[in-house]
Amino acid sequence: MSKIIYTHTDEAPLLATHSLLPIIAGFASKAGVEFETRDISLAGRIIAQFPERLTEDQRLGDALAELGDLADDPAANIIKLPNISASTPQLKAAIAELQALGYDIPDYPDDPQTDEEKDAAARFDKVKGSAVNPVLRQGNSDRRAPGAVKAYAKAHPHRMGAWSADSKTSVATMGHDDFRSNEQSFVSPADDTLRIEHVAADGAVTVLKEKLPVLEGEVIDATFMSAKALDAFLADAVAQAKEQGVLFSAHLKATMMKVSDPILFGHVVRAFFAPVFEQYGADLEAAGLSANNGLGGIFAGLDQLDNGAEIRAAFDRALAEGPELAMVNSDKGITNLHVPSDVIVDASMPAMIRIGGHMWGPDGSEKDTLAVIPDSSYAGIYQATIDDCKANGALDPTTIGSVPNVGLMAQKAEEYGSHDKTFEIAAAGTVRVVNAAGDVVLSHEVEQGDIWRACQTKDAPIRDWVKLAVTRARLSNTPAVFWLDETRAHDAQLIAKVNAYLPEHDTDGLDLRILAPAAATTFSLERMRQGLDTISVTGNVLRDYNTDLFPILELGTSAKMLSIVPLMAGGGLFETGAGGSAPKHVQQLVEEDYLRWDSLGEFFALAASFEHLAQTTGNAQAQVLADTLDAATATFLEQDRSPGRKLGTIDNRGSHFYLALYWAQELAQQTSDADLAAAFAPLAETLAANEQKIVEELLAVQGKPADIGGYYRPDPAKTDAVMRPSQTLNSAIDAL
Ligand SMILES: NC(=O)C1=CN([C@@H]2O[C@H](COP(=O)(O)OP(=O)(O)OC[C@H]3O[C@@H](n4cnc5c(N)ncnc54)[C@H](OP(=O)(O)O)[C@@H]3O)[C@@H](O)[C@H]2O)C=CC1
Ligand SMILES: O=C(O)CCC(=O)C(=O)O
Ligand SMILES: [Mg+2]
Repeated sequence: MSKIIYTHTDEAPLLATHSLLPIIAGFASKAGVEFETRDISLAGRIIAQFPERLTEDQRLGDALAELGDLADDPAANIIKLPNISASTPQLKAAIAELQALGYDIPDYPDDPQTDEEKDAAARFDKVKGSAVNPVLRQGNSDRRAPGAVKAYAKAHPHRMGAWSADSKTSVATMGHDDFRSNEQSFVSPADDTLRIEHVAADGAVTVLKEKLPVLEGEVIDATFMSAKALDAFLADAVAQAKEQGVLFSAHLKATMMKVSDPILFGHVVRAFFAPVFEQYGADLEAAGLSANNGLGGIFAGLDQLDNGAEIRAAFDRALAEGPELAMVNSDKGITNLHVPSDVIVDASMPAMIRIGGHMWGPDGSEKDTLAVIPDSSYAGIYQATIDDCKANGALDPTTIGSVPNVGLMAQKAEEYGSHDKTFEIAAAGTVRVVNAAGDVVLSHEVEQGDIWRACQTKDAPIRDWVKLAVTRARLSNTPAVFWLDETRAHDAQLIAKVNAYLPEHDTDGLDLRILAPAAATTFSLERMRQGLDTISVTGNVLRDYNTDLFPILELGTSAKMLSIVPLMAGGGLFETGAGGSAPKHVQQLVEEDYLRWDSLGEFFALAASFEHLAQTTGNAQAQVLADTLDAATATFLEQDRSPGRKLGTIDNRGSHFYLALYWAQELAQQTSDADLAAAFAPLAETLAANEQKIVEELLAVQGKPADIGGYYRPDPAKTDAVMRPSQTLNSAIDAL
């Protein structure tokens, strides 16, 4: 039996799994391919941290650790759906839900003091933020829009907002005293063990990190953001938004940058409500209400304070007097500053650009915005896109080319691996990185409150990334641009390595260039407007940003991307789409039994996974599954069977039925494997004969609330019932 691991995650992808997995597992079983699932949901990961407090029945093994080990095994074949990268408010909500279900999980300690609290905090830290992807992603990333998806988008363009030349939307970024400008970088000449320490003004040395093992050729960076400069910048930005009459919005990545960005988010909240924090900051702190967790948590906790009503009035006054704040949900009064994970830069900036440079104001209408992205390392790509749209109008999805991405990601490369080396500085002094021989290799003068961090990028992943870029450029016959800035310390090191490793490959006839990010954006957009494709070859953060930015402009969503991680050990990790877990979709399902999640990303990942299985295990029937699934997906797109957005049209469940129908028909028709053809002929007939009945059964449930028994830990039986409402379809699939 060949084996594929399918992940149980959260929110919309988890709901979709309840409908899709029985179908695909049924199909695969006929080809000797077995699906196993692993629970890496936020709730599952919390449960796995506290076995000693739970009953035998409640306990779950650490599936994430297990998959992390598997990723280093050449036999790995993992399909990874998007999962929640939890901010602190989300983590607390998940804990509360589990406690209500009878799980004896401790409360999240905001300010751990006792040994028990410190132990709980350490366990929760393993679950917080982007805790899954860095463990599984033991390879670099290859993300692109498959040809059929691009063709579909050209034939059925998604809605794009108009751009006007006098749009007042712009990006505000620091450009000095920030992570980009303070960066220092060095390449370790040998295997070594580094130490990070803080030296106070009086010479007292505090070790921040005792042991940081590094390998020969590894790039080590250190940098910091000045808290003082950040606060001055934010005060200016608030004033600027007010003066220009535009919305104020902040765009961070508090999920993946789980240590630094909640701190930055807290600075933004305090800057926007400066008078409130001046007057009541001490009261809020004493009550444990931290700006880092957003306005939502503060408002909810004000009840406990004697002067809570007075503080709330001060917040309301500041909201009325300041610039208008961009909204996440204006009907419910949820602002951009309510929850640090509500506005995530990779998705939020493209969504804003896609609708013509607008966000939603407090009155629910679209307005221009000042998009605040404090650090200037990557903010320039968004300003360059805005400039391009102002000069040339909105991009036209019916004609534009594509920007696929090859991203450096393996072994926690760059900023996304910096969490255990990020520190909010306690006192003025020097932070220095010292090697085993005692030499200071990197050093910064810092002040209290500055955010200092170090990043590591190992040599083997860089080499693999260069190879992947050349391979992709060759296979796609497309120019590739390395988005690297020679004036940035880290990028200068990478440029040297790219120039050293490119000659290891046959690059004859390929168009390979190196451009700084803003220039690369403009270059790629110019080509895009001419209908030409350009591969972006980037570091880890731009991988994340570009694989939402360009797909959202080209396809309306990054959910339709093919997203492959060739694991460096030889296995395959197949991610489904490049977007998130779409919390809005769950709300809609619960309110009106309609799930608009589009599983195209899952379909593409699945085909790639079968193909990989065929190549690595010699299971020829798995290749037939891959080829027929690709053909079925093409028909699915031609016939426009993706979920609609409104009641009365087929949703996610209906789209799975059509995939099953087309796939069964392809399998029944193909001639390369007679056994498979015979096995699927009856199913193809049954599904085709019952199309109308099945669609009616699926549509009949829409329009009333659905009970899935929980948000973070939905009840599996209830969710199955909701996600598999057609008895006719179920019996056909279960008969396989
Ligand atoms: N790989 C991973 O595990 C990732 C996880 N995340 C996590 O996901 C959560 C939410 O992230 P967020 O940045 O808000 O982004 P999402 O991508 O979840 O949501 C943004 C919007 O994208 C559209 N969308 C996304 N996926 C689909 C799909 N399959 N079908 C149809 N539409 C889709 C929806 O737009 P519309 O309203 O137009 O339908 C959705 O409301 C966070 O917890 C985040 O950490 C985020 C990115 C990747
Ligand atoms: O891991 C996460 O939190 C998000 C991942 C993501 O956005 C991406 O890889 O594109
Ligand atoms: Mg992303």
